[in-house]
Parts: sequence; structure tokens; C-alpha cells
Amino acid sequence: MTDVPVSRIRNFSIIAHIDHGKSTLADRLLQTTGTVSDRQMKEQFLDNMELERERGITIKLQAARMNYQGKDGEQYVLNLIDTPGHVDFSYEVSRSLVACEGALLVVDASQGVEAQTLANVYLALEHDLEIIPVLNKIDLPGAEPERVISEIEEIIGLDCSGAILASAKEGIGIDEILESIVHLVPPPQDTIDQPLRALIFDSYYDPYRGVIVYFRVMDGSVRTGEKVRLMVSKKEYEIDELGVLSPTQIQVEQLHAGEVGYIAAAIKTVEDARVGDTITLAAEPAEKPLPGYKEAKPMVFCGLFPTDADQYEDLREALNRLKLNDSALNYEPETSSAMGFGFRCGFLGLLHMEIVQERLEREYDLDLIITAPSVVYRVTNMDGEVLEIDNPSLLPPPQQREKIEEPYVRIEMITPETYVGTLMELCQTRRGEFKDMRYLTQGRTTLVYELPLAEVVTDFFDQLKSRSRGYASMEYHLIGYQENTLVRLDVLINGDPVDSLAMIVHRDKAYSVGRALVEKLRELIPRHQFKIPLQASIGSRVIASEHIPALRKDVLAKCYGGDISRKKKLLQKQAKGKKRMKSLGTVDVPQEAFMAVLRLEPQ
Ligand SMILES: Nc1nc2c(ncn2[C@@H]2O[C@H](COP(=O)(O)OP(=O)(O)OP(=O)(O)O)[C@@H](O)[C@H]2O)c(=O)[nH]1
Repeated sequence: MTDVPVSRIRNFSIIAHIDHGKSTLADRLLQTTGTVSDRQMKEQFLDNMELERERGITIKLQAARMNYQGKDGEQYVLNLIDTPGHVDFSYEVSRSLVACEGALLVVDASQGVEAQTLANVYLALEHDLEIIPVLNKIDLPGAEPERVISEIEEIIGLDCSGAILASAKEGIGIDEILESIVHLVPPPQDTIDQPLRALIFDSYYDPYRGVIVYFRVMDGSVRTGEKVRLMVSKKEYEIDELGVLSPTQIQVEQLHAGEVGYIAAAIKTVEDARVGDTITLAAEPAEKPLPGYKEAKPMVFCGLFPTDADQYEDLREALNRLKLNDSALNYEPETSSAMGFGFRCGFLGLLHMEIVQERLEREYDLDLIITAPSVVYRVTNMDGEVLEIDNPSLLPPPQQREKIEEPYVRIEMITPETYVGTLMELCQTRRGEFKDMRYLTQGRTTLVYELPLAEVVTDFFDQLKSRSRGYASMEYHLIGYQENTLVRLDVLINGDPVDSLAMIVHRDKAYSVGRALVEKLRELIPRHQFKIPLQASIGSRVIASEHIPALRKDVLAKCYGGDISRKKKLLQKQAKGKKRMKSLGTVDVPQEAFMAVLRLEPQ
């Protein structure tokens, strides 16, 4: 199985915007090459995490090896390396692209190029990949391949004369795609004689075998039983199992330059075998690791607190377990005067944050209070000390600070022209700076802004979608830090400051945000037996205040006389609602209140 010459290997990935048909096409390729039988196909192979399937997005990347007999009669090995489709995971995307020589650019012929497609195509072009444009969904009556082709040519500058018209669903164009991979994607370089260097592009934790590492051999070769060294983590392991992904794991004795496979080597956590690290032989190490390794850096932080203090240890255990499989997840204990004991967690982005939160609640059955996301501020104190602050409540007081800088992103949106006005308005209210606007074909426009990441991690994406009725797409990347006049806004409930509600805002927006926030909290916090004052303050200055009036009526008074079952139902409903409350002193505050800042009307 593994004695295939390098000249007949083709490594490729598929670049596509969400829902343009990447998984369907991948399935179709596996089926057409006979890699997976029709029966097995029932379960979608490449998207196999439950959560992933439910949300319809690809989070984890994997690989599949296909044997294909070309029209020239030769046997080829085609390795498809899957890439995650979300901007949070763009570093992983870049590593899996480096493991390939070519990429299929799949664009929905009834839609056109989207922001995420662009971001990934640029990454692929950066790494000199051969790009094969595929217009998918041509079976749809609304398909306009000619228009979409001119869009690709215009925006990306890619020659589309050889673009393939396909329908992954109907099986149209699949043979042509396979032949193009063989003829257009260059074979890997034959560097079998050099010392082993293999690039890790994915890994996951298996409770029985330890971490399973997916890699592409760039130089040299590797055999089962050999001792390998990971050049960044500097750890050494003996290979227990070496194999290929077909797409189920099949053991082999040896893999050489150009091939894609996996190893199991009793590696305890994915942190020890990070994406981007280089595997070499312990006995005959390569001189230098492969270029481009980066440590995943969390960009968004939030606090996680168990509603019930007894679940603190369970939460720690659950985070420990998730970390085994997610080296980008960061956490450390946090003690909040209002919330008690919890953890401050760092994530690659908002989607990563949501995935982790959902898994904690779903798979570990924890009831959590999650505080609003924050970015990492860079604070320079008067004495020249530079601090990275990911928790607004820890911002040093103004008299100690010389300056605060915040992370900025460059955001690219693609939208039908009709929504340009409303999206520009959105960016303006989010302190955005206009950079560029270009008209594409058929009334579509790209819009480029630079704005603070803090303004994006709130509800920017939801706003973009609702303002454009779902038609606009966006992509962003970090461009650096910029100094701004920022202040800490504190919230007091019943006279007590609630550290988990503190936030960092621009001074010009502080009054309107403070006012909107207390109003929102008034709606979200239920009435109690007593009046509850709500205040927003900057330092000792109260800038907005409200109160929640005392409860007058007994909730059960609403029920008819003796109908006990109805009463029970009402009490049960209340008990359920209570689960997601945190008692701050004498006031019960629901989960939604901690996220109130994400639900403020546009300022
Ligand atoms: N009519 C038609 N529908 C298609 C075709 N290819 C895919 N679809 C449908 O488009 C939807 C999205 O397809 P997927 O393959 O899940 O898209 P994807 O790009 O993998 O999406 P993510 O995994 O979320 O990135 C599904 O409902 C598919 O059935 C096609 O050629 N024609």
C-alpha cells in the first residue's frame, strides 16, 4: 500500500465557504474512488463530531487517502486534507494548506465568492498552491456559473478558463475533478533521502491510545517502532502505530516523503504534539524544523462560574479533559468577589468560545454562568510596566496608567449593494475606520474596515447577518494594537459592585453604554421582595442609575383556587428558571444579565 512513487501522489484540500458543498464533494470523491462504500457513506465521513454536524460547520480537520486509477491507466494516491471553515481556526487552515500542493476552490454557482472563500484562497496562494476552480451546484435553477466565474477572475485574479462545472449532489463533474487533480496538482518533491521532517496538521486525544497525530511527511521516511522527536515540544516518543486514513485508520509499516498519515505514540495531551510542530527521528534528527510554527494565541476571554459552588471541582475536571484535545484552550482559576470561584478562559475567537461552553454544558452536564467576552488590552503603567489585561475588573486605576492599547482587526465584508449603507453605519457605530470599497459583478460589493476587536466580539456578526438578511459574509484578521481613550465601566447591583459585569469601553461611548446597560439589567433581573438599585459608574462617578421595583404580588395568586397541578407546574417552571441564576448577595441574577452587554441597542 505504501510503495507508491512520489510522482504519483497528489495532496490537495478543498477551500469553500460554509454551505457551498465542501463535505458533499468530499463524500462524492471518496465514493467515486471506491474509498468508502455507499453504505458507509450514510454517515458523513469527514464531519464526524456530533456538535459539528448539528451546527453544520467543520471544526476539526482530518484527512482521507484515496486510490485512483487515472484515465492514463496509472494508479494514483490522492490525499484529501480537510480544512476547518472558520476564521477562528485560520492557523490550522494554513498548516493543512502547507501540507498540500493544490486546492479545489469550490464556489456555489448560485451564490458567488464569499469573504471566507477569499481569506482561504489568499492563504493558499501565499503557499503557492495550484488552485482548481470548481463551480458547484450547477443543478440548481438559479446557478449562474458565468457570472461567478467572472467574479472569481475579477476578485482573485485567477484564470478560470479551466473551471469545472459540477454538482456534488448529482455527481456531475466528479471525474473531471479527479482528472484535474492528477494533471494540474504537482506531485510532492522527492526528498526521501533527507532526514525525516513531517508536519503535524491535526491531532486529537484518544482515551485508549493517547494522542493521534495527523501529519504529512515533507522529507525522508518513517517506520513503525522508530523513536521520533517533536522539534518544538522537544519530546521523544516511540511509535506504537503508524498508518494512513482511508478515511478509517489502516496500519502500515512505513511512510515516506509526500505521504499523509497518522501515528499513535502514547502522547498524553495534544499540547505535546501541537499543530505546526515538526516530527523528526530521534536517532537522525533534521537540522531545522519546518518553518511557520506558531503558538495558538487566545484572543477572547471570559469567566466561567458554576451556578452551584459544589460544581467547581467538576468544572476543573471538565476543562482538564477538554484541554487534552484542544491545545488552544487556556484557563486559570479566577476568584470573583461577586461570583465566587470559577475560571478565566481564553479562546481563539467567538466560535471557539461557544463550542467549548456548549461542550461543557452538554457533555459534562454543568450549569455555568458565563460572563461577557473580553479582548486582551495592553496597559502601560506610569512606571513603564506593560500588562496584558484580559479581565476588565483587573484594569489598574486611571492614576496608575499611562496608556491603554486595544487589538484592532481588518474586516472584509462581501454584501449585495443594497446593504452597503446599513453595514457602513454598523461599522461607524463600532468605531470602525473605512478603508476600501469595491464593486463586484451583479451588484455585490466588498467593504473593508478597520475596527477594534472588542467591537467585533460583541454581536457584530449577528448584526451583519440580520442587517443584510443573511446575505453578507465577513472575515477578519488581527492587524495590531492601537492606543485609545478607554475607561472601565463598573456596575453596582443593590449598592455592591459586580466585578463580572465590569467592562472596558471608549470614553465617548461610556455614558450611552452605561445607560443602556442598566436599562437592560432592569429588564433581565427579576423582581425581588425589595427594591433593587442599579448603577453604572466610572470610578466613583455614577453615570446612570435605575431600580427594579419590589415585587408586590404572590406569583401563585394568579392561579385559580384549588388547581394544585397548575400550581405545581408554575413552581416547577420557576425552579427551572432558577437553575441559571447566580445569587449575588441577596439578589438572584440570571445568566442573561451577564451577557446583557451583548444585547444592547446600537449605541
Ligand atoms: N443542489 C445542490 N445542493 C448541494 C450540492 N452540493 C451540496 N449541496 C447542498 O448544500 C448544502 C451544504 O453542503 P455541505 O456539503 O454540507 O457544505 P459544506 O461546504 O461542507 O458546509 P460546511 O461543512 O458547513 O462548511 C447541503 O444541504 C447539501 O446537500 C449540489 O451540487 N447541488
